[in-house]
Amino acid sequence: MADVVGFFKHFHEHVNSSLDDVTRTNFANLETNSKRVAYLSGLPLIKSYDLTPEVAKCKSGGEFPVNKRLEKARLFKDEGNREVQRGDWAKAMQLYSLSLINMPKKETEELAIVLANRSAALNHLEQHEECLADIRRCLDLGYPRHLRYKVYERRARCLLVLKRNQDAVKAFQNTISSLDEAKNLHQEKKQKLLTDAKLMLEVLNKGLVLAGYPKDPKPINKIVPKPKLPGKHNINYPAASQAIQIDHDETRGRYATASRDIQVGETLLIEKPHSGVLLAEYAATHCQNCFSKCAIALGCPTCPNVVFCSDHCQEVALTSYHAYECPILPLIWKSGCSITCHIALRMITQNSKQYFKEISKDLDKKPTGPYKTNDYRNIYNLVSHEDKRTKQDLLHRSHMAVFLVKLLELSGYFDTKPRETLIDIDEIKTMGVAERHRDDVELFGGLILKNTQVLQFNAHEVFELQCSKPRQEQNVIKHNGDSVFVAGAVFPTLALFNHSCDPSVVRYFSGPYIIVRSVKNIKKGEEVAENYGPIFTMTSKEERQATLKDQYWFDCTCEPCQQNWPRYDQMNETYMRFRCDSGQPCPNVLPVAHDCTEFMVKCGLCQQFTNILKGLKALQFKLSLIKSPVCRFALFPRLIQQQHTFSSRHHNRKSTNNALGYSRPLIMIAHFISVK
Ligand SMILES: C[S@@+](CC[C@H](N)C(=O)[O-])C[C@H]1O[C@@H](n2cnc3c(N)ncnc32)[C@H](O)[C@@H]1O
Repeated sequence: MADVVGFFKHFHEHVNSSLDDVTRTNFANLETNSKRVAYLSGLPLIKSYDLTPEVAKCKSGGEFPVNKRLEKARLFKDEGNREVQRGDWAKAMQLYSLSLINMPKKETEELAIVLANRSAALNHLEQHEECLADIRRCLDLGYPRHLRYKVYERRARCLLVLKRNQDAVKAFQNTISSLDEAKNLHQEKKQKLLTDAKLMLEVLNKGLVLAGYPKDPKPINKIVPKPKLPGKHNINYPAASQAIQIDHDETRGRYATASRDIQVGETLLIEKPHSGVLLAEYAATHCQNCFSKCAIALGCPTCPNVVFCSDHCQEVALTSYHAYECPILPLIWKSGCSITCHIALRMITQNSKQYFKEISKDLDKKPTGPYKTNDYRNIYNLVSHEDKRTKQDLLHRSHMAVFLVKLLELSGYFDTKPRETLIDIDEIKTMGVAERHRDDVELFGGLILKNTQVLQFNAHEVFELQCSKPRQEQNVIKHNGDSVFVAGAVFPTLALFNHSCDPSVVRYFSGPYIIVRSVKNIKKGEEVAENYGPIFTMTSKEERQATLKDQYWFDCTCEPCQQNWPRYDQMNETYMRFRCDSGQPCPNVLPVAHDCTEFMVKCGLCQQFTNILKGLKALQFKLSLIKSPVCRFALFPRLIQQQHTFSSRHHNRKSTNNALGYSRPLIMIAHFISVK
């Protein structure tokens, strides 16, 4: 969705320029998020704002409405068939997937035929489990009886490859019985298939008798397993290791510390997002639910806008957020709203209206018991700095909340009944919400407004490492990777970690899971800090402080900021640096040439002498750790420099910074780490 402006901007500017002073003052005097959105949503100015023509004339963000189209689906199917003739099974498989995604759900027979075609492509590509899955799907959809012998025979062959001989026997039996219904099949061909199947049955049955009917191996589960935290969990924060505890103080709020000595390379946290949203530009290639690239895409039965990587992801989405977002997704994309605003909405659509009604009375109380990732109350209680916000900021966010509430109404969420059809452009009408939904506007408008504030400080970017084929050069295999921002998400436990310009952890992703590991040895009681973007090796103290103040609203007092550590490009390999350790409180750093023979060095600032032997010993110890690649990573700033390159590359992306985009410019670096 890069460079999308969208129709929301126009709405926002229109409201901003039309509000009179009295209305602004009234708004400024409102004390809760619910009242802010309800007040704004009830203004005649909003109620009469006609969205339909705005959507109709908006050129950016793709089409609206976007329906499945039979002609398009047939074109893809025919192209797929042509690729089969050419023997390009991979291309055929992709084209059949596109056909399935675009095929209206009422065309069950044609859907079943394309699934059967795709199963043939998958069989040729030796994707046997996937081939079996498509065969199951096509039979469930009522694949024509006179053609069933084909898919039963294919199923039998796949099962043979997978050594599931008992299942293969059943499939060959089905092949034989379905040949009776193969009315259009040439008699000669029918006879051959029958003879082959009977022969296979005989061989298989003999083999099974001889082997004493061994159990078939279980189907191969290709779903990437959930990464596991080694060792014990923290009982109060189950996503974190027992090595982490969460402390609190007045100025810094909550922050993570080490409850024991932590070694470099330890896994400290594994967490699934509470909510996450894939960027629009990856909607056709990446799973809407887990963000991984879809090799064999499954679609949504109703819309052609999203894909899923597995039955599991499809089911999760269709039975929760996508049930409501399905008709409004193209509107979200066309509006130009940021990924953060979409997450603010997803935080609602992924749970039922009933759930929010039940928890709404206790939202301001911190929940007792373990801090759970899926508990909305934990998200609600993350830092939002509401008390420090300007009225203009709240007003701007409320405009967005008014729009998102309107989308919720259109989606059927307020009536707890997902729509069965997509939205027609004339149905959108004005930004006003029906009077009977007044309470819903108050509750959900308030929550969405809160969500956008929370996400400003607590959302992370999700990255995918894209690697080109490794190149081999003079006995060395070179791996090139590029870290690409694909989704935004909020990880409630990780959101409790504060920032340092010299972080003690890095993070990377496995599917939707974020994995956090230490990049230095951390002593018991020391803070375990992550990095919000600016890192001392690359960015000057002034710039770091300004960025953190501007985006996260705090003054950084980490060691590199307090001691003004040099940037990487300011470091010189011909001399070392030692802190002035003259016994006086002196902030100076002493440059010492690497061939210096003295060990008492005079400080240019306090004029006292420092014994550098202690520092040299510490350096020697650190160098001895270099055996481990993780330690190398931690010690050599050039690697950390790469970390910053990723961070800054994505930092100013339009898609996160357009309407209300305050996503956290975070990084994904630890792909470089390989711990033996
Ligand atoms: C993602 S939250 C971190 C957890 C937060 N401290 C809490 O209590 O939930 C980000 C916010 O924490 C605070 N913060 C983060 N790092 C900080 C630091 N190094 N010094 C002071 N405050 C910090 C700022 O208020 C910032 O907006």
